[in-house]
This record gives sequence, C-alpha cells and structure tokens, in this order.
Amino acid sequence: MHDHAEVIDVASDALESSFERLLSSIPAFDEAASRAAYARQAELTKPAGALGQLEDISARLAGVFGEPTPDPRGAAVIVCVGDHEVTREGVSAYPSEVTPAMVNAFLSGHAAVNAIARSVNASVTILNVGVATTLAPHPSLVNAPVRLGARNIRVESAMTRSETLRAVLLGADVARSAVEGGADLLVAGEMGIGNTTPAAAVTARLLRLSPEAVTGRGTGIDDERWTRKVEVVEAALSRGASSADDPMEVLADLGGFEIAAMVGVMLQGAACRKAVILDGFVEGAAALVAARLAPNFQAFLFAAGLCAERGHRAQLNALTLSPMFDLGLRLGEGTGGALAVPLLRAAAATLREMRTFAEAGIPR
Ligand SMILES: O=C(O)c1ccc[n+]([C@@H]2O[C@H](COP(=O)([O-])O)[C@@H](O)[C@H]2O)c1
Ligand SMILES: Cc1cc2nc[nH]c2cc1C
Repeated sequence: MHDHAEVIDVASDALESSFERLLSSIPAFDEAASRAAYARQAELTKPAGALGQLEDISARLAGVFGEPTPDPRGAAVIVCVGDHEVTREGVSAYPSEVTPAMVNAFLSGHAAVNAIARSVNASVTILNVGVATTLAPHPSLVNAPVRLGARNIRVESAMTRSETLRAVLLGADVARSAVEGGADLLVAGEMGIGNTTPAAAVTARLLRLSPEAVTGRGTGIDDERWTRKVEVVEAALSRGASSADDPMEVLADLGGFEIAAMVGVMLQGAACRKAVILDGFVEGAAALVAARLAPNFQAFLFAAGLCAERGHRAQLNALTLSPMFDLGLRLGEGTGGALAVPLLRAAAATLREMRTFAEAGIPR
C-alpha cells in the first residue's frame, strides 16, 4: 500500500489536477476485442445464443480488458466507510455506532462480505474516509478519514469540494493498490448507517426523479420513518445548492465520504482497464456520478444483482445495465458485487476454454 494519508495534506490545486488526470486516463472500450468475442461465441459448441447473458458479459469483458479471450482472476472488494450527520434526523433503523462496530466485524473477518468474499476467493479491504470513531490499525484497513462524518444534508452541503476530491482520490489510490496486488475484478462496497438517505438525494437530483421514487427502507425503517426520510431528502434537494448538470457538485452537496471514495474506486478501476462491479443502491449513486464525470467509464461497469432498495432499478436503467440476479439483497458491504465475481470469471472461461464446432468436429 502507498502512504494514503499523503493525499489528505496536498493543496487544492494539486487535488484538482490529480482528479483531472484520473478522469482523462480512462481508456475507450475496445470494440474490436468485443466484436471478436461475440464472433467466437457464435462458433462455440452450443445452440446460438444459448449462454444467454453470459455471452454478452464475456464480450463486454473482452472490450474492457482489450483482448478477445480475457482471463480475469484476482478479485478485490473495497468497502468504503463513513458516518452521516443526517442520522440525527431519524432516517435509519440503526444508530451510527453500528458503523465502527461493523468495521471491526469486517476486520475480524466475520461479516457477510467476508464470508461471501472468501467463498469466491476475493480479498476485502476497508477504506475509512469518514468514520467519527477512532479505529485501531489493521493490515486490511486504510484509515484516512477526511472528516469525521458527512454534514447533515437536510441543512447544509455534505462535503466541501476539496473534501470530496480527497475522498475520491483516496478511493482511487486504494483501487490502484488492489490492481497492483493482482485484482482484475473490482467491487466497490460500502457501510455507513444513514447512507441510503444521501444515496437517494444524489439519485433524485441526477436522474431528476422525485424523492418518493428513490427513497427506500434502507436498514428496514417503518412507515413513519420513511415519511420523515422522504421529507429530509426533499429538504436536501430544495436547498438548491447543486446543479444536476455538475456531478461533482451533486456529490459534494448531497453525498458522503464513502460515496465519494467509491466514485474514485470505480474511476480508477476503469482507468486500469479492469472490470468494475456494482453492488447495491448506495454504490449505484456513486456509479451515476462516475458515469456523468467520464463518458468512457460506463462500459467498464457490470451490475451484480438487483437490490431490493427502491430506486435501484432506475439507477440501472439510467446506466443501461441489466442485473445478473435478483436475490432480494439489501445489505451493501459489496456482498452482491462479490457474488457476481464467479459469474464474470465463468463468462470469460467460456470464451477461453470452450471449443468451436470446427475444432470439436461437431456438425451443425
Ligand atoms: O446498497 C444497498 O442497496 C443498501 C440497501 C439498504 C441498506 N444498505 C446498508 O445499510 C446502511 C444504510 O441504511 P440506512 O437505513 O442506515 O440508510 C448502510 O450501511 C448500507 O450498507 C445498503
Ligand atoms: C448490522 C448492520 C450491518 C450492515 N452492513 C451494511 N450495512 C449494515 C447495517 C447494519 C445495521
């Protein structure tokens, strides 16, 4: 790992230029490799189209990696964590203290994401960009809080531009380390009590949807809290501080530190020509921001499952992505993203390991 804390101390203009470099470093999707993969799928020993979505996934992977028969192996889940002062408004079913407690659970290896990531041979790294409690050092923890919690979006902007840039660049830095460590498949995950509220606000603004259309039950709130949560999202949007046409402004105004860090993870993954796997609704908000920031980004993004949180379908539609499964997950942490890892590996394996009709001598 690099010295991540370094990012925090550099001046604003240096942050701006690092960010510009990140955006401009995202390559174009390799259409020729993708076409070659589709052509190979058409020759493989199966009825035409019989591998369904796996065929499209394999061709998309070819375009991402820039080779007709890609071999994605290493997988890394980067769980970005942060607190939210908007929890004071009673928008979650759980208290903020759960966030640092869950970080300790991630570090001890016993949370859902650890169990699922282990089962698919993916690493788990925790990036703390905004938890308000001191966290003990751990080899799997990158501890670089930009601020101790995102501000209460009902009344003020969550982050300043320079705080937002720092969080994005920290995410990018950790993603670069993961790629240097061998990751071909990057899952952006998150944990942060209260964060489905900023995710709803970001989604509503960017997609120009009503708060009701994108505000869900998060950790499982009742009707009364849901009505309050919609009011909070409405109030955050009516402060009028951000323009839907400026994704960084929307992120700073309505988002949070872990959402910003996921934007960085995703952009850097694409910049390294790696597949970026989208987990749930909170990641979806980050992906909308990343897609608006860099036109080339979207082609590097794969949707894992459809998440049960209201508004996730609208995010996927806006990103023109089809979910690979629908298991009713609404956890976050990168759990759904990790579950997609074997599907991506399997899709690529069909291209590499199956024979064509001609090679196998099978008539058609
Ligand atoms: O990403 C999702 O789809 C998702 C849906 C519902 C809940 N979550 C997780 O639950 C927490 C946010 O829920 P809430 O109710 O506190 O806003 C946060 O830690 C997320 O990881 C995540
Ligand atoms: C226990 C718990 C674990 C989580 N993991 C992601 N979000 C979460 C929210 C809660 C409440």
